[in-house]
Amino acid sequence: MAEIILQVENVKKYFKVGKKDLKAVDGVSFNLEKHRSLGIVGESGSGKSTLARLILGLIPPTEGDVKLLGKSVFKVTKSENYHLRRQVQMVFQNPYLSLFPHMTIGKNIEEPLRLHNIGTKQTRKSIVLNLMEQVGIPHYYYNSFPHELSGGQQQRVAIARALALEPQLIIFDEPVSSLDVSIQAQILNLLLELKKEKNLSYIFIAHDLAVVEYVSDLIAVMYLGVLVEFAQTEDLLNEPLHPYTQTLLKSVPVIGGEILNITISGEIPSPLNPPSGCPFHPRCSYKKEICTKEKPILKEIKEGHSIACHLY
Ligand SMILES: Nc1ncnc2c1ncn2[C@@H]1O[C@H](COP(=O)(O)OP(=O)(O)OP(=O)(O)O)[C@@H](O)[C@H]1O
Repeated sequence: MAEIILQVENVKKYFKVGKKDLKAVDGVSFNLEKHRSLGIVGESGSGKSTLARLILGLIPPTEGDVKLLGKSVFKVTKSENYHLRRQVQMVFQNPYLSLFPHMTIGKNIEEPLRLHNIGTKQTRKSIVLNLMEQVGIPHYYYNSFPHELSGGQQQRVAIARALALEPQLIIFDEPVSSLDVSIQAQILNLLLELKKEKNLSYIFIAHDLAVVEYVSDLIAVMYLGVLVEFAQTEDLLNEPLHPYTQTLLKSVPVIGGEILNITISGEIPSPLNPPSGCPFHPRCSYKKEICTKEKPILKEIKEGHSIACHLY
C-alpha cells in the first residue's frame, strides 16, 4: 500500500462577515498518497485558496483536521512547526510578489536553506546552482534581481525556492494563471519533469480544467466550499459524473480544435447566501425535488470515483 502523505478530514473554514458565517470551506475530506499529484479545480470563490491555507496550517479550521504524514498541522509545538514548514511548501500565482525584490535570484533560492540552517555558505551556493539547473534558469542569473527576469523565469525561481528544502508536498496555487499561454505550457512541462525526476507529491490549484488535467494524477472538483467529484484524472475525463463537472468539461477549449464554448448558466452563488440543498441545484439541468432540500454527501460510487449528487 502506498504511503498516505496528506489526510484532509471534514475540514471547514467559516469566516465571520457581519453576523453571518461565510462558509468558504464546508466539510472537505480526501487522502493523498505519496508521489501523486492532485488537481483542485473550481470557479473563483469556490474555496480553493482557503483549502490550501488550511492544508498549510496557516489558518485554524472551524472544524475538522488536516494531517501531514499522520500529524495534525493544527496541533504542533513550535519546534514541530519549524519541521512542518520544511515538509510543505507553496508556490503562488504571482511570482514577482512572492520573491524578495531586493534579493538576487541566488539569495532568493538560498533563503529557505539559510533559515533552516542547512549547509555552509559554499555548499548552499552549489545547492542553489543545482536547483537553478533543475528548473531551467541559467547560472548567469545567479546575481540578477527578480525584476530582470520574465514572468515565466520568475516562476521557475519560485519553484526552485520551493524545492530547496526537499519538501514532502508542494501546493501550487494558480501558478500559471498570470503567465502568457506559451509560457504556461513550459511551466506545466517543468512540473511534469520534476514530478518524474524527484518523485514529487503536489497539489495543483486552478480554475482551468485543461491546465489541471495536464499535470494531475487525480482531480477534485470544488464548488461553493465542497468537493462535488473526486477521481483519477482519466476516469474523470472519460466519465464525468457530476453535472457540474460535465459542464466544466464541455466548456474546456479543445487544443488545436474547435472551441466548445458551453458556459454554465448563472453565476456561482455567494457562500454568504448558499442555496439550500445541493449547492449546484440552481444551475443544474437535472435537478429533482430532493436537490433543493438535502445536501448530498460525497460518496464513492465506483472504485476511486466519488461524487456528491442525488442523481446517483
Ligand atoms: N479572510 C477572509 N475573510 C472573509 N471571507 C474570506 C476570507 N478569505 C476568503 N474569503 C471568502 O471565502 C470564499 C472562498 O475564497 P477563496 O479565495 O478560498 O476561493 P478561490 O476558489 O481560491 O477563489 P479565487 O480563484 O478567486 O482565488 C470567497 O467568497 C472569499 O471572498
